[in-house]
Amino acid sequence: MTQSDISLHKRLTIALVAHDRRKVDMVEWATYNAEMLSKHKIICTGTTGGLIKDAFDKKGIDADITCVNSGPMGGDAEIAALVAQKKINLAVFLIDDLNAQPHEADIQMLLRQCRIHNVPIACNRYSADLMITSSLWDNEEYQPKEPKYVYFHREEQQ
Ligand SMILES: O=C(CO)COP(=O)(O)O
Repeated sequence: MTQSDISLHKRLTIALVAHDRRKVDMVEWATYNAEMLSKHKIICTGTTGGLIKDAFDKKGIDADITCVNSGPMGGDAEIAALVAQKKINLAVFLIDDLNAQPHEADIQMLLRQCRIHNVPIACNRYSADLMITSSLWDNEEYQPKEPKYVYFHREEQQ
């Protein structure tokens, strides 16, 4: 079975973001999943989106890709705002964990908003593959549980 055999019925809005030294991985991942991604709405930070568009053009794949600003210029913040507005279903964020970024605050904002708003976020390709092929997207009975921010009282568990 190939990735393109696993097609979701639900149309998702997927955010794709990668730091410079993770862009090779992102373009490879997106190209591998190009047919599947072309069925969804894609939102990218500027440079990541431009590279994915070029890769899809080379494969003759037409996809709905919107680019916001480049990450250091506010792109992560724009995507975080879309997450807070419940406009993103899934995010793939390939972070350069080996080098400091000038916009670390915005990176943390995007990660935090995904956690708060219960948006699945994959930070490596394996997670991205698992998330994008999950049958839960099309399961009408499945209701994601929102995160609870409460104290754990041991005595109540007995
Ligand atoms: O910096 C980024 C994510 O934090 C990515 O931005 P670009 O896709 O514009 O390089």
